[in-house]
Formats: sequence, C-alpha cells, structure tokens
Amino acid sequence: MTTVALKDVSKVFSDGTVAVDKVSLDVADGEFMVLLGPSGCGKSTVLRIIAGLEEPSSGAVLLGGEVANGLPPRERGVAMVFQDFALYPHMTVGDNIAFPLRLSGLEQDSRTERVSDVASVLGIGDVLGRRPNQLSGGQRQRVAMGRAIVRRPGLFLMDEPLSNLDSGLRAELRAEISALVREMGVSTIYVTHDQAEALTMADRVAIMRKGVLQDVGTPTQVYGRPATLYVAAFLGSPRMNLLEAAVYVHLDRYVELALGEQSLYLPWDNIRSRAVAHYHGERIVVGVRAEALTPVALDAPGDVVRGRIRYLEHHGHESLAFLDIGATAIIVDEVGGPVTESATGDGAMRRLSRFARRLAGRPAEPGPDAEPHPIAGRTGVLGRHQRRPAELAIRLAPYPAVRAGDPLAVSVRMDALHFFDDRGDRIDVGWR
Ligand SMILES: Nc1ncnc2c1ncn2[C@@H]1O[C@H](COP(=O)(O)OP(=O)(O)OP(=O)(O)O)[C@@H](O)[C@H]1O
Repeated sequence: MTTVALKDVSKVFSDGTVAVDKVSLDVADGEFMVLLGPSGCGKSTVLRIIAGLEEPSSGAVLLGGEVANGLPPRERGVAMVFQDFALYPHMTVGDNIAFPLRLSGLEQDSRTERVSDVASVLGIGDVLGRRPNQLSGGQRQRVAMGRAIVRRPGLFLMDEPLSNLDSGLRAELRAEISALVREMGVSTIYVTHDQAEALTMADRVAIMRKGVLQDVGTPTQVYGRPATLYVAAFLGSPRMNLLEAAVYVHLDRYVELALGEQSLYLPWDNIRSRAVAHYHGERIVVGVRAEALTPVALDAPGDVVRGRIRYLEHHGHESLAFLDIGATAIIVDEVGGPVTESATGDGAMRRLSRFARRLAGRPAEPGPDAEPHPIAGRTGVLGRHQRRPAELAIRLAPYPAVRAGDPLAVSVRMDALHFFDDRGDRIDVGWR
C-alpha cells in the first residue's frame, strides 16, 4: 500500500531517443492506474523507472512520499508482472510462486502456507506440482500473479500481463485481476495499449503519446471529455468523427460551424457558443461520436446532417454506416488499430475498392490526400494532419435495410459535440 508520484520524469536513452518526456503523475494509495498508449509511447519505460530497473535522466520518483531515485529494485516494495509471464521453466508452479519468499529468507513452513493460500485464491491449487510448460496460458498468468501477490507488495506494476492470451481469457482475467488487487487494496499501475482493458479496469487512466502524458482522468472523464485531439481519436470504437469546421459568428443569433457543404448551428444563448465564438473566421476541429448521431427521416428539421452511405460494416450486434457528408476529416496519426482505419476513411475497404477499380481499369474514386494537406500559414493540427473526405461513422441496428449509395440523414446531439483548437487542445466550453 503506497503512493507513487512522478515529478517531471524524463528518460533519454544513450542513442538520443526521448522515451519519456517530463511526465508528472500521482497514484493514490490503493488506486488502480492504467497507463494507456500505442506501442513505443513510453509506457513500459515509465513502469521500469518506477520499478528501479531504469534510472530517469531527470525528474524525481517518490514512493510513499520518499524520493526513490537510485534505490535498488528490491528495496522498493514493488512486484512486477510481465506479458511473457517470466516463469522459471525448471521449477514447479509451487516453487515459482515461493521463489520471492525464498529470496527474502522466509522459512519453509511459512512459505508453504503462504503459497497454498495464494494458489487457492487464484484457483491454481491443483497444479502446484506441475511445471510451467504443463499449464495453459491462463494458468501461467495466474502463477505469475501469484508470484507477485505472495510477497504482499505495496505496489503492483503490470506490463501488458494479458496480451499473450486469447480474447475470452483476457476478459475473464481482466475482471479477476481488478477484483483481486482492489480486494488487497494494493496500488497498481497497469500498462496496456488496449483501450477496452483500460476503460474497464482503471480507477484512472493516463494516456501517453510519444513520451508525453496527454490526459489523466477516470474512464468517464477521458472518454467523455478528452483533453486533446489525440485522446479523442484514440479512445472509442468506432473512433470519434473529427471534422474540420469553419466558425462564423452571427451576432445575437447563433454560431455557425461550417462543415464543408453543410452547417450546424449553436444557439447564441448556449454557454458553449461563447467559447467557440472566439474562433470566428478560423478553423477548428469538431468531434462527434457515433452515439451522438441518430438516423432520422430525410426531411427531418433541426440539427441534422445529410449524406450518402459510402459503405456499411456489419459487426453482428450492430452495423456501422459511413456517410459522405461533403465535410473534411482530420486524421490523427499513430492512434493505430483497424478501427481507426475504417472509421476515419482510408480503411481496408477503401484500399481494396481502389485496387479492384484499378484491376477493372476504372477511374479511381477521389481518395484521401496522399500527403498532408496544409492550410496556408497554419502550423497546428489543421496544418499538420492529413485531411480526407469525411466518412461519418453512424451506428445502426444490425443488418439495416439500407445499402451503400442510399441517402441518410442523422440528427446530431449538439451538447455532445467536442471542440479542439489548432494546437489539438480541447476548447473548454464549460462542463456539461
Ligand atoms: N534501451 C533503449 N535504448 C533506446 N531506445 C529505447 C530503449 N528502450 C526503449 N527504447 C525506445 O523508447 C521508446 C519507448 O519504449 P517503451 O518500451 O517504453 O514503449 P511502450 O509504450 O511500452 O511500447 P510497447 O507497448 O511496444 O512495449 C520506444 O521508441 C523504444 O524504441
């Protein structure tokens, strides 16, 4: 049971790679903190710095309020669980779990008792005599957990502990791990690139990109009110629709968000309009999640956008329609993953369709800009990021009675819009 505080921690490796860039983060006693981000963003390095396996280039690490820089790993009271389980193949399960206790000099009887307690909690009491290669993946990960728990550490550090397991088992162990560490009341820092894991397990999530901490908050906060364009693009499935919008203030009437061929209007008396009105004559990014878009009749009045369905994706429990509304999408790089691709435009579907057209000798459809398409004079996100014809992701009932090419109108929940400026930062419009 301990607290962790990172103060401006950076790590620059000898080859000049800046793996961690001035990260400050507090983990409360007993808190379950998830470090989330794509491969290479520096999550594991942060964990290794806290464990004492890596020294920070600058900044301070505090454990339980005491500076821990320079303290050897074994004196930090932390236990690590890794993705590859890291079990000793020549030892039995029981000996693997007992190993840290043997190192600490605990006598045989107490060791046996502690190991059997832990094994029964984890449901592996009947395999204590086996070797790791005689276990399933799930059992191996339970043994690795057991070896971490048995020492009764003050802090758990877990580095993608479930990523070598199949998805069913991952979901099961996800629930088990979060229940177990909460019951034990041990502070935990859990690294993953899997947003579902982060959002379901965490008390708070810290999202990293290229060594920089982007946002920290409860799952509801980071999903519902992302601090940056990057976090908005990273969280959610389908990904948030991110559209370029020109802002025009019509004094005392409304603020117009011009999305290319059509506009949305924020009423002037809405507190949110005032914040957006500062960007009169400029371009911002408007974010809207699929759940804020509801199909309506083609001639429905109100806050509605209309377009044609470019293609549909059927996911069994729902179908997604991707709607061409004559707007421009902002593509945030390095968010990775197949969902981004389809939800933001240049998905496998489109690549295949272009390939098929080429094979058939038909002219290419207007595709995404191959190069970033800067807006003159802009150096911010609107200048740097790739822009493409937007394909608005909309949720529909499974296997709907619409097809590619059909017109569709969707009503937009205006109070669920997100706004980002040219730096990629959230435009604060007051909390909803
Ligand atoms: N010893 C090292 N020397 C040089 N660069 C390194 C070293 N270790 C890590 N890096 C680099 O630092 C960056 C962050 O690596 P890190 O392993 O922390 O990322 P990560 O977010 O945990 O990624 P993954 O999920 O793939 O493990 C990467 O660019 C990586 O290549």
